[in-house]
Amino acid sequence: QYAKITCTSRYVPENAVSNHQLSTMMDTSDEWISSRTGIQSRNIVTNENTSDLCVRVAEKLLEKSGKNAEDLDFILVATMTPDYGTPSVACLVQGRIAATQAFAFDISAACSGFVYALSMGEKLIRTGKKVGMIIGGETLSKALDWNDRSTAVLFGDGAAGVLLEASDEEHFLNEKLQADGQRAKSLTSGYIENKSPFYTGAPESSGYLQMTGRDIYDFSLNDVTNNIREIVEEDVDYLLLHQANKRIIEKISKKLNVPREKFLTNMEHNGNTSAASIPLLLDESVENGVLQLGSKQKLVLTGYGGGLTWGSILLTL
Ligand SMILES: O=C(O)C1CCN(c2ccc(-c3cc(CO)ccc3Cl)cn2)CC1
Repeated sequence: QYAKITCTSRYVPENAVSNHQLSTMMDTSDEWISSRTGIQSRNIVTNENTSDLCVRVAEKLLEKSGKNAEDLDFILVATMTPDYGTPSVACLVQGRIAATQAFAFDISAACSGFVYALSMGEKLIRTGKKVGMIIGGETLSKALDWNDRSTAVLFGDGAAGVLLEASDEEHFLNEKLQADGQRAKSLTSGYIENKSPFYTGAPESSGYLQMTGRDIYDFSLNDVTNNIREIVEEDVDYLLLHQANKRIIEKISKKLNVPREKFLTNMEHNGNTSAASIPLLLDESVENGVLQLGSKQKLVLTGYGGGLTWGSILLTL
């Protein structure tokens, strides 16, 4: 049996924060942010954690699909901002929706997390599982140094996901998942200090999200473009890349010589939501009719970011 995406949903916190609002909090401007990143606003939690956002997505997937929570065989959550080290966000979601038959775990692959998790979910279906949930969810706002204008203006909170079900039609056509731990320090977040009385080592990083923007930019232009080139086929309808930066997407479309209008974008109103960015874009595009489940539209989903990790999946809806 094959795997098929049968439902999509999303949830973002209602607190929308505009570039202008940020310009009253730190030394930045709407002009700088929107011209350099394409971001105009982002949603920031005021009293929710990552599990709360993911529970809303899970509840909407059940409601939209008519599935019962007990039907679920597994729940995978891709996140770099979990509520706890343990229990996983996936287990918190499993408990809140009472999906008592589902096993559940988180996947840590930063902005490639959703693509990694979708690939793993597809293998679970191909080896016999019937129904699973794949959710990307983040509350990056808790990982940011809100005095560092170079990162605080880039990221947003949100969650979105899909239902994956067994099908006799083949929808997952190709994939290539990659990593490079030798460039791990280019993007770090959430370092946990050891405070035991026996520990003599010095903390090697702050807990805040830190990135060497230039290195990540170059990585995205080079390694990621090569990865997509290996996966893309002539008649791809749309490419849904991790929504990190509008200029990067424009540069990748030029390097690939693939028309810019095939690259869907929504960073304008979400900011960079790491593992949530691709499923947010997928659900918004289904809701606005650009994409239709069951239409056989051919998509490439590409994540890239911390780890370093990157990866693409070629699939039909
Ligand atoms: O000066 C400028 O133009 C600045 C230069 C620095 N910028 C960056 C740099 C890197 C990223 C980024 C982040 C991730 C992690 O999700 C993945 C992929 C990318 Cl390309 C996003 N923005 C903002 C505009």
